[in-house]
Amino acid sequence: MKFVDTPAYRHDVPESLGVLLINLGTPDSTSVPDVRRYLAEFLSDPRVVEMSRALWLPLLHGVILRTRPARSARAYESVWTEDGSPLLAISRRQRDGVAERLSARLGGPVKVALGMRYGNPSVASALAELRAANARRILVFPLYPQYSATTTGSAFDAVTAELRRWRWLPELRFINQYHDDPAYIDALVASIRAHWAEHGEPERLLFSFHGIPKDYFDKGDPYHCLCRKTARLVIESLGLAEDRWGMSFQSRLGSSEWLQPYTETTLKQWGASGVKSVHVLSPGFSADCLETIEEIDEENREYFLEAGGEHYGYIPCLNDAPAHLDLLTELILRHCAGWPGLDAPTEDAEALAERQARARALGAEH
Ligand SMILES: C=CC1=C(C)c2cc3[nH]c(cc4nc(cc5[nH]c(cc1n2)c(C)c5CCC(=O)O)C(CCC(=O)O)=C4C)c(C)c3C=C
Ligand SMILES: [Fe+2]
Ligand SMILES: [Fe+2]
Repeated sequence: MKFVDTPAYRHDVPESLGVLLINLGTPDSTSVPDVRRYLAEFLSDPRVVEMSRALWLPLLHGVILRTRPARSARAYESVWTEDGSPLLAISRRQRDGVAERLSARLGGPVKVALGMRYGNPSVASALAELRAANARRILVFPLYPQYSATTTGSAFDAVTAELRRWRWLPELRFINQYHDDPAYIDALVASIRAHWAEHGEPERLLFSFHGIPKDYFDKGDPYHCLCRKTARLVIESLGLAEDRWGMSFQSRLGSSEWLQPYTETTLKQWGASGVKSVHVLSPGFSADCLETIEEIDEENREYFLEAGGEHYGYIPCLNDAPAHLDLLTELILRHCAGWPGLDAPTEDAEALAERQARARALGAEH
């Protein structure tokens, strides 16, 4: 094992609090080789594709990486912006907004770094930034509200894989999920209400979450239940009747069964059965990306309209909206509570009581 030893933590400069924001990642550009490199890293992750390596790797390198990159590259081209990948551009703004808020709230120095699970900036490079800032306590925050082994679990793997190379480890905390946090639910409800204020209330509201293979759920991945709870809490808070909403899963890959119902099927059925207006949101994504812009805002819009629907609205992710940055900052402060050496960034008793009362009111405490 080759250890990363220098520069090690220093005693002669103040220690800072390190926050590592992790999201999924995106290709460096829309070129086919860059997309292939990204997909190769993504699809080689045993948390993402659990199939035996002996079966999967020949299929991946022999078939999938010869065909899919060109198709994905075309899709990425359709969403690419002046600032590059939407996911990366938004994530950078989230990092900067959270850093600004934390600096204002904390007494001591704080460093917020962004690491992508696949592609760049890597988790290893983000950890190196934190180490250079003398962050001896690090809070790892995967920006996935609903835990899944395929995303949150894999982000954990990326952190621990890099830390295996460090001699002097930081003190670590890890945010596991925030699918039922009152601040998250309230932010989603506010974003829906804001959309309705501008575009009117649709007949139906659809929550579209990224899917996972059904098999992973059967083996114990809690993701499906956490998605349901998010949707239920938002609906209860909106006071929407049962026949006015649905929940579905998008982005299926391959031929095996994934979590159902599929977003595509649901929207086609709704359109065909006479539902005229729909709003769709993807609350499992903390930032808009290929899967929301191209798949939900474009592809699925077509499906619904072609099936007979008349009005289709996409409610954007929380992205870098101030309410979202406030919520991420609150979650970070709460998870750092009690860390010595910092001006304790904990909630006061009043804020804690208020949050617990809100959680009870939402029915989110179990
Ligand atoms: C093959 C299995 C996949 C699983 C399981 C999976 C789970 C999963 N993914 C996200 C979030 C995102 N996925 C994104 C893109 C994307 N996802 C897969 C495959 C699986 N995802 C692929 C191959 C791709 C690449 C694009 C493509 O070729 O279709 C993205 C967007 C990245 C971007 O650059 O914009 C996100 C975000 C979640 C939340 C999740 C399980 C809960
Ligand atoms: Fe995905
Ligand atoms: Fe997709």
